[in-house]
Amino acid sequence: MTGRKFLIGGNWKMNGSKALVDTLVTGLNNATWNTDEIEVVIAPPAPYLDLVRSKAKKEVNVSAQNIYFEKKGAYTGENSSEFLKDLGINWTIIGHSERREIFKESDEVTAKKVAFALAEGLSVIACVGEKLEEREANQTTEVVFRQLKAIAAVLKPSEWTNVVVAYEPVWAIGTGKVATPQQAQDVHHEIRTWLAANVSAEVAQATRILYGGSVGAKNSGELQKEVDIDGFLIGGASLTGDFVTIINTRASA
Ligand SMILES: O=C(CO)COP(=O)(O)O
Repeated sequence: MTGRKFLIGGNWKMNGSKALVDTLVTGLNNATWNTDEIEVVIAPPAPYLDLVRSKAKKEVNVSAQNIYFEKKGAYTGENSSEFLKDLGINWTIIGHSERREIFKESDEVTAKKVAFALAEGLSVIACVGEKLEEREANQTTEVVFRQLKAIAAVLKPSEWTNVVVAYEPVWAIGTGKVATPQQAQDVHHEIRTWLAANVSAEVAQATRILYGGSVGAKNSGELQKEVDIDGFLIGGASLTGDFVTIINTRASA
């Protein structure tokens, strides 16, 4: 037993509709799991956050997919921690590879957002992960450590309590190419070792490290057996009945 509560996260990305909210939330509301052992967090698109929060039972945590590092003002198109708190939402994803790649968010901007979200009282799923060419050049840990270092540089050790790290190798996202349990475990172990050396042994032991990248009902059972895999961040499969199947697979493990 690791003592870390398994976290199953669903990142809907830019997908959804009122009808899909109804289907997915109804599915989750009808599912049951032991909240001492499993934490469920879903991240719908910002315009649906309020609807999801109002429909979902309290055992379902709701998360934003991103926020800005200012509370309000002339930042057209951005989302604020204040909006989230107003809606009763206390999680956000930060630094997803799609933010880093498509929207050119640097390690420093990502770190600033993580620190801001924590200061605002939100819990954060902070994403890290290497691209295919970086893995092929044996730079996986170098890249992941660089991303972690930027975050650790702006956090007090005590703030890690509200941080969950998601390791999402970019080559496995949306590609159907899932990392093998061993590949994922190896990087998760490296991340935990890095946290022990650079933050503290306590933080390394307590911090949950999620795997993300083509997780589905067919592979979650094998991945969850790995000792350093403390949950999943699920994209495509979180938009289907697979998400509840993954929760059930964990609940019956
Ligand atoms: O990016 C992801 C979750 O944040 C993973 O997406 P897929 O599960 O669709 O590969």
